[in-house]
Amino acid sequence: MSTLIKNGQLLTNEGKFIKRDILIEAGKIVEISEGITKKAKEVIDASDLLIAPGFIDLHVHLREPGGEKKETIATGTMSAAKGGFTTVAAMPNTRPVPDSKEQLEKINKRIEETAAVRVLPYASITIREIGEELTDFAALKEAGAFAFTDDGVGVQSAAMMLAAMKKAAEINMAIVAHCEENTLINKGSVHEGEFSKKHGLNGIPSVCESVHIARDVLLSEAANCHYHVCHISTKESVRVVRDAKKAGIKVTAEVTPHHLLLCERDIPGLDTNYKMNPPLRGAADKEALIEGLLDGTIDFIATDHAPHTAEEKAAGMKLAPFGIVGLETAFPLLYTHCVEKGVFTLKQLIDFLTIKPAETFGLSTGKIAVGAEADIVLLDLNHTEKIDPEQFLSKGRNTPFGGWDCKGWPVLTMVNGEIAWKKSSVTV
Ligand SMILES: NC(=O)N[C@@H](CC(=O)O)C(=O)O
Ligand SMILES: [Zn+2]
Ligand SMILES: [Zn+2]
Repeated sequence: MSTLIKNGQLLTNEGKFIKRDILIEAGKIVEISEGITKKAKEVIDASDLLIAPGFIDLHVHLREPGGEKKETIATGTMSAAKGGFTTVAAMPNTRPVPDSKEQLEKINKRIEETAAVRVLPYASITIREIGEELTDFAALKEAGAFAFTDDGVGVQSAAMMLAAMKKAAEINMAIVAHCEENTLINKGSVHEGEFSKKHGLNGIPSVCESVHIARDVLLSEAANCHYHVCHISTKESVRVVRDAKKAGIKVTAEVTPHHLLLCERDIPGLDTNYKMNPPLRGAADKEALIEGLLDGTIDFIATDHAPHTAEEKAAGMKLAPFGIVGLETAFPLLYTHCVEKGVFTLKQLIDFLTIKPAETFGLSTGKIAVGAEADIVLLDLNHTEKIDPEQFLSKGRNTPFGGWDCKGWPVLTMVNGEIAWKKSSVTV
């Protein structure tokens, strides 16, 4: 099977557009040059489209097994493909939890049978994610675990976290942490700040997150383990990670599009599409996250795609589950509201979604180069369209970004040389 992408725009390291053709054979990029004349089975006209490496999202909730009303591996990965993502890492807060070789193997089988893009499955740190007993890391690594995390809850015991980090370090695997100190959650549903006060809601204070990160960077120093912070959200957390990096500790961090784009002041009222964990913080936190991303304290962007049903989200601010979907809106939102507004460059945005996560976790994908896997997205940077949750391929409709005008919509997504999704108007 061979594919020729004709007349696309490639972005150079200097951020310039250059017109190129790309020839793909047997899933790999074999030639990148101007005016390739070789015949190919499939020809894709990429005139006026940006050719970027397929995006990598190392934090998504696909919900299968156990949460199929919210999402499945099939719908979640179709949603990923439509959003331009060619690799996603699936969080283990499913029912059952992938906390044994057997459970992980079942998930791998479902991925093989139904996934539209590459899926890297996380295994849990503790059995059933209840923080009482470590899983068998070596067996889970052998069964294909990408890394270990109890995302959805924080690991409460420092002793448990230290033991996990020591074990992970022994087998050269990362601990990926949802940072939340249960004794500080305060039964909150939003950030403890202006919005919680105004609406008389319990708030989750910033220190609920930052205290865990501070504890964990010291534990990871002691264990010499790669420690990765999920969905970092506060200015204090950014400072702790910055200082830890300066001290030479192997810590990395991700930030979500919604924490870069919104703060508590943007919550219009008691709308559960603005309820997620960690919550939207203060304006100064949002600024610190942008600064942290720009100075390298924060390594990359991940969506924390967290679909829930409309019924669940209708339960009101106090009772509705935390989480919003993100795969189909991440790039258009960040392109329109960060790149076009000069917060960061297009090159930086693409790096935050491709080579940065790849390098952080040693993946071979995330770049366009001869010999590399043909994981590619074609993007239309000119056409403006409103975000319409009813058009999502995800089962989730829970987004605060419905109705936002965006440019930068994916047009075609290719995984390993095969088209995973394309806009219906594109002919091949
Ligand atoms: N982020 C969320 O608000 N929710 C996530 C859990 C998590 O990422 O901690 C979920 O699984 O719904
Ligand atoms: Zn989490
Ligand atoms: Zn999550």
